[in-house]
Amino acid sequence: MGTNPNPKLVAILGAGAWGTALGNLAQTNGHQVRIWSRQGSQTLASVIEGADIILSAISMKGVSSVAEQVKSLPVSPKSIFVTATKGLDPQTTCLPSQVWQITFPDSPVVVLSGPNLSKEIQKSLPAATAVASSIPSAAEFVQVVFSSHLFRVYTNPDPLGVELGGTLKNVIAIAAGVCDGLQLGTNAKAALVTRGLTEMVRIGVQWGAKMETFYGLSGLGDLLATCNSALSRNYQVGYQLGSGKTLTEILANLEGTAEGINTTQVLVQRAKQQYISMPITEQVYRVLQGEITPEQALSELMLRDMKPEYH
Ligand SMILES: NC(=O)c1ccc[n+]([C@@H]2O[C@H](COP(=O)([O-])OP(=O)(O)OC[C@H]3O[C@@H](n4cnc5c(N)ncnc54)[C@H](O)[C@@H]3O)[C@@H](O)[C@H]2O)c1
Ligand SMILES: O=P(O)(O)OC[C@H](O)CO
Repeated sequence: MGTNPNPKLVAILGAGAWGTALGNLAQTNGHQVRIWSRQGSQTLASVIEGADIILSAISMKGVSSVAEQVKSLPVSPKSIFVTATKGLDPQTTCLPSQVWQITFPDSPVVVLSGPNLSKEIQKSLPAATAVASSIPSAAEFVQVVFSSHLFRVYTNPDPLGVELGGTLKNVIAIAAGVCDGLQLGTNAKAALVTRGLTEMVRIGVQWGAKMETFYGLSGLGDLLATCNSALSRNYQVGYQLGSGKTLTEILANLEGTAEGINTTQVLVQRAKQQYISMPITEQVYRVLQGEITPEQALSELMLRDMKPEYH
């Protein structure tokens, strides 16, 4: 642990790949880090007691129940909640930060999201991320705690856009994996990711996010990382689908969480309800459901009605 004249107490919820990496970043900066996981020996109460930051890196499926557990415990009035989960709640379509904010209406909630493949960060490779909150001083606090010469943290004034960027890109990362699994080449991948970004912007802006946020670290940045790296679990899922495996076979051997599978399902419903065209997302959904093959999805996308690029 480095020497820090102003050490903070950071409680990390979730001892998976991302929670562990974030804990290491804070600890390297000389902060006191306590990590809770449902399998661990430390109680949730003892981990969050007196924490300056309570950071959740729980998979989406566990966020609501963990937030409820935290609510039943004494939480320091100074605690800032940080969410690093990239997903959508299947029941409510809420984003993780909304789950935390609804559960703790009087506490600051900060979103942390960016092109952050945890295995690279664990190897001490350089990376950057964005932190965003409706309370700017809370985002600045988190920026200071996690920033280092290896981890550059930017503040951003659009928490909704930052969170949606990291969440929506998982669907496109699956599509990019399919594209590579089918060996469709670089032109096809570039077209897919660019049109995928258009879909993210389309639904994201309708959701209330700012368009420019999707061209920042948590949107375009995370697309570039996950659509081009075999370290991304979402990409891995797509790649194996494109190589002919079934989703059941893939999930039996997948290490960690691929949030894009659930996100695709929630997104397709929302897009339908709001009359938003999301052709790539829809084809990813149908492939994940086993309704069509990746080859059929490709042909559906290529044979859509002709249209102008910007519409
Ligand atoms: N790994 C990365 O590179 C990375 C980077 C940025 C963001 N994320 C996001 O962070 C989140 C976690 O990813 P990860 O890679 O650490 O996943 P992981 O599968 O390695 O870990 C998930 C953690 O959530 C916990 N969890 C799951 N369900 C739970 C429940 N019902 N109750 C309590 N705990 C529960 C697990 O025990 C585990 O500690 C995901 O939303 C992911 O999209 C991951
Ligand atoms: O492994 P993935 O696909 O969940 O991606 C991890 C992070 O979201 C990368 O920023």
